[in-house]
Amino acid sequence: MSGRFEAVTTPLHGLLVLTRRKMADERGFLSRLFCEDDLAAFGWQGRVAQLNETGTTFKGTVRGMHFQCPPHAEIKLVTCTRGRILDVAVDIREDSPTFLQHFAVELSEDNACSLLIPQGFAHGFQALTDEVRMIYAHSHPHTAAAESGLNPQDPALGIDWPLRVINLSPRDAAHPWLSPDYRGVAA
Ligand SMILES: Cc1cn([C@H]2C[C@H](O)[C@@H](COP(=O)(O)OP(=O)(O)O[C@H]3O[C@H](C)C(=O)[C@H](O)[C@H]3O)O2)c(=O)[nH]c1=O
Repeated sequence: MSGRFEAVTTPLHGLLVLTRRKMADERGFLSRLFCEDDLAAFGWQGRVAQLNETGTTFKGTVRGMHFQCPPHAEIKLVTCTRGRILDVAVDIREDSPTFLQHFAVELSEDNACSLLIPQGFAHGFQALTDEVRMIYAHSHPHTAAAESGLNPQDPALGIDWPLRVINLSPRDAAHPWLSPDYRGVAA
């Protein structure tokens, strides 16, 4: 272990908040956004299939709650490199003792934190500032046919978004609220 990441557990098994250590000098700093050896110790398995960037223009915008269905389920490492967000992961692992519970954490360009999200979670966030930038490492490639999601405003999830929710994509807004017999995904 390089000691470049500090992991803090959450109430949802396997979901971790990672803090990146900044190697500072008189020029500024360097920190690792991803390191295969380090993250393997925190549960990352296999390669980085994709590294994505998103930009979100206006605060209040919510993207989510996204996941890919098995066998295309993915581990995600989510990082905010500009602005501030509230990042949220929902446990949708069938038979999980914390099924449908969620964990929220503020990620920002300043706090050097990332959320390491195992397979079996739906992920979303709300921009708390304008002009947010995010970096996503995905363990599996984007597979449109395997994409699914939960409605971020579904009362069954009980997510208390700090700002009025705006700019949901048509797809995200169209996710139906969960039926009482929703069982989640095989983890
Ligand atoms: C993920 C992905 C998407 N796309 C295409 C599909 C759509 O035409 C367009 C936007 O996709 P989407 O609306 O799913 O993007 P976001 O809502 O920003 O999703 C992102 O934010 C939420 C919170 C997440 O958790 C997702 O993992 C992350 O991708 O990009 C691609 O071409 N490649 C990709 O890897």
